[in-house]
Amino acid sequence: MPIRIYALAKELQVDSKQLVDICNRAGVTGKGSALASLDDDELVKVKAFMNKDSGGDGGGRGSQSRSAVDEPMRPERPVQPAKPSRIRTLGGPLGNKMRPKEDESQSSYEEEVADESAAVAQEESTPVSAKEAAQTPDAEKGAEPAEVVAEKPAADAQSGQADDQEEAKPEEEADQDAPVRSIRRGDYIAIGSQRKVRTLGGGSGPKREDDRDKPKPKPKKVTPVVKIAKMPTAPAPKQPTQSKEPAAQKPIMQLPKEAIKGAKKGQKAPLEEFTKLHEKKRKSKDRKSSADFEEVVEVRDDAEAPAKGKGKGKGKSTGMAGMAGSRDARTQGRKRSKSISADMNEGDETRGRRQRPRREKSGPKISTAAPRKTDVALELPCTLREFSEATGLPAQAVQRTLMAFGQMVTINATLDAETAELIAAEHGVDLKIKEPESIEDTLISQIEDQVDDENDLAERPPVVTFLGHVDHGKTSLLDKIIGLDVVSGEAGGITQHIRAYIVDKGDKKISFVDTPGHEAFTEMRARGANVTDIAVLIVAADDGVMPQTEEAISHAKAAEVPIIVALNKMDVPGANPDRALQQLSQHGLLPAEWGGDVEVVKTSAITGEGVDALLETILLTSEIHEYKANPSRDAVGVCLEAEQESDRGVLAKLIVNNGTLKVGDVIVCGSTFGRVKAMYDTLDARKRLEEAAPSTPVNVTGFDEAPAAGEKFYVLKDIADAREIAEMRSDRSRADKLGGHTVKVSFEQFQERLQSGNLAGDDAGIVYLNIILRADTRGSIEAIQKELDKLDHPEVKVRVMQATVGGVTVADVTLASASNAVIVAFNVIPDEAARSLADDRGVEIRRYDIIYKVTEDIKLLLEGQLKPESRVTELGRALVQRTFSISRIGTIAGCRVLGGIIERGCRIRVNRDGRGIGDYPLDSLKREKDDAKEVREGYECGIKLSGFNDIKEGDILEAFKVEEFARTLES
Ligand SMILES: Nc1nc2c(ncn2[C@@H]2O[C@H](COP(=O)(O)OP(=O)(O)OP(=O)(O)O)[C@@H](O)[C@H]2O)c(=O)[nH]1
Repeated sequence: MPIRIYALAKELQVDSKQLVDICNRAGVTGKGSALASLDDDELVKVKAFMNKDSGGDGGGRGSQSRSAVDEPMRPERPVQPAKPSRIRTLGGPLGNKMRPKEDESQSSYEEEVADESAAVAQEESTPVSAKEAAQTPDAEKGAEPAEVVAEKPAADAQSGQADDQEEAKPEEEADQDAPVRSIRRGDYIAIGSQRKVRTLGGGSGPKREDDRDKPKPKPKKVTPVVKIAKMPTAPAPKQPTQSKEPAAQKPIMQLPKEAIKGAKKGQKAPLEEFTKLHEKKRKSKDRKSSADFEEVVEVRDDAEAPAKGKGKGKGKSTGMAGMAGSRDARTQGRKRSKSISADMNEGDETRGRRQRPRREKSGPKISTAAPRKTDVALELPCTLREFSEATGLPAQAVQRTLMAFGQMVTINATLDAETAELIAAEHGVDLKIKEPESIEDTLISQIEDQVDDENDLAERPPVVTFLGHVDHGKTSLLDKIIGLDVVSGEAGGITQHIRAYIVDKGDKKISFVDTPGHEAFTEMRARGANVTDIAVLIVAADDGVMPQTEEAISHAKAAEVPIIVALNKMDVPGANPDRALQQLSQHGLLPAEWGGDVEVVKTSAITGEGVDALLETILLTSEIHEYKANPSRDAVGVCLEAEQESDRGVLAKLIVNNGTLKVGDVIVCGSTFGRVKAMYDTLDARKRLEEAAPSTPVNVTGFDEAPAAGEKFYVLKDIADAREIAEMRSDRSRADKLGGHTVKVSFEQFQERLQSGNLAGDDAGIVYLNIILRADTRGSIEAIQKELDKLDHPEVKVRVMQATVGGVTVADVTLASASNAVIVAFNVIPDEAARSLADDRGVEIRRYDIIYKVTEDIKLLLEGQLKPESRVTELGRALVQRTFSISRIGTIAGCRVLGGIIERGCRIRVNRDGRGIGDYPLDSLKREKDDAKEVREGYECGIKLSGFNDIKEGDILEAFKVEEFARTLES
């Protein structure tokens, strides 16, 4: 009975792709995919090859995996009479020589094992076999075979093919090789004692020799002991601030002694005088900025000055005065500190100032505030105090900066983004403004980050999307699968652009999403909603691969989902499947029957031929990929489409990605929200459902407004949260619209991000520059691709996601937007819709008319040398409605401005039938008979080009100007 390769692979526990490879090597050809079947003869052949392969004929990849499963035992060897003692010794536990001693450390035991291994390696190259070990009488020794056998596959897996080959050799050969192959320690160490293996496995033979030379160094074990021992003897912790107390404080400590002396001599301390003096000073300073705080200290110093002036006798003559001054100054300073601290919450700073007044005063302004940061992320709005704390800038410094800009602000004043950035720039702080964490961030990211327990996961139906060229039979084929009655039932119902159904196939289900085109398919990806698991590419056998088929291939490939080809219309007399297969392979889809990995099913939507085979292939592909979901969690999914119905309100077609959606659930979807009022089957518009499991499409009522197609939906606990998130998103999208658009991906931005390391590479660290190439002819595409192939960079690669003939379309822009790609338009122009979408989405359409310029730009980009020397600014477009030929003047084009503006002095690109035919300077621009400086959208004008008279009606004239940018100095 025939068996599928993937099923056999499962049975043999090898990878399907590996088995495909084995089949080819076994001479069973034409098995390019895991879905291919093997008949009995082929199965025998493959198995025989595998047995032979793993039996020691040199081994291959197949044998590697197989040996790990089926042949854990290495060839058994008879026990050599002279060697058992060695083996017993290595086995360890019961050997006389290796009987464990209590005073031996683990490492010394391991070293000995290693030494023994090395010693035995001189005499014997063959590892201990299960049989050998089993012959030992001791019960404990009986554990050895298990250890050795268990160790082998792991060792094999690591050592790879070479080891396989080596170990698969017959004994004699192995014996011959004995002197050059040492016994691996892993062969003698039980699998449970991995730690030992790792300890010993650090080096090769010679290294072990070295280890043996050094008997018991154990330096590492000593180190921590020393560290621990030192701790108690460490000097008693001393507050650095205390040790740096300024000299002024010393008298405080000595005060009692001097004071007592002075008092004994009958001196009176003029404390009141000093108190008054400082009170006066303090009041006047209170009105000044805190920078003047130092004066408090000065006053204190001044108070001490007279005493100092009198030399040594400071304490003797005016000791009490000096002391009183110091005390007063300190008291005032402390009070002042407290008040500033209360105002500014800058405790550290004020403390620092008080303690080191002279350094502050004499040297350059050194801030003693919290450590200054150069890279700060700050959430706005924030107060000046919060700004100061976040950046480490003293609040006074911030205030001074603002003062310089004419703003007097208090510490509790709120800073806006602009002001914060201004201050940060002034102080050399790189400020990043963080958006405050919203309820959306908290709730939605919590849902997004939720990881399902493996035990909760259950198989789910695959979601399949049909893609292909117009009229190749997508709708008909889906109709055939579902049943015509459904389609006819739908005709009288809701007009649906996206159809989504879940159908039964035996005991399995398949979910189909029929999008109006690949553009809608990619649109969902662009919104981060990947609903499709498998793409079915419909290609009419009579037409073969057409332009939209090419696009569909690019879109499916970009989505990185498995592709199945349905070669449809096989019933049509002109069907030429071979030609279609040939074309498909040219586009990178090599059919399985030609040795590739793409399943091609021949179908007819009219006769029903191949429909079952197609469903079976879908299910098998799904089985291989094991699509799973957790039906017991709250639902998340995507809105496929929505519309307003007169009787039911908003009806949204949703597809559940994960979890189960139930009636009564609170949902938020984009900027809309609601509670699921009712759910309806998509096949039967009036059939109510209570819940929708993973992969199920369902029509839902209960939204306040129609959500946009492609928006993700989430189930929340609280309707108030849902409302808040929806409103927040709505406000944001409004602000985005008003705020204009920024280019998402452009060559220059790519280069910038590349240089700043902001682009994530693949596993190998390679970053890709995605390009969508549109050109006037197939020849141009080939020439450009040939040139691009020559560009070789170790870390950055150019990936041409799509290369097709024709103007830039909306689908290209959608694909570019979803895949962060730049569109290269060679001698073609974008249509109006594409142009406007590109503006909306921030997609760069880079236009060229010279091949070498395309490759030169990309080359410079890869080398990080692309410089914007000149930039093309698009001004407007005009349609040529009529032409007038005037002798001695030339051709005048009577035009209507379709968009933007045509202005004097610009250049004009002439496009005919979607292709550029050249660009020329504008010679004259007239409104009626007068010269015009500019002509705006909707107006008519006369245009005369310099050096070009072959203008024709229907031509599109694009006005643009080239702005030159000065090169930087280093260029
Ligand atoms: N003979 C024959 N005709 C078919 C087959 N499949 C589709 N057709 C016909 O081809 C035409 C187009 O089929 P559709 O199913 O509308 O093709 P489509 O790809 O869905 O087209 P769009 O939705 O416009 O993209 C219809 O007249 C179908 O009857 C087939 O297998 N054999």
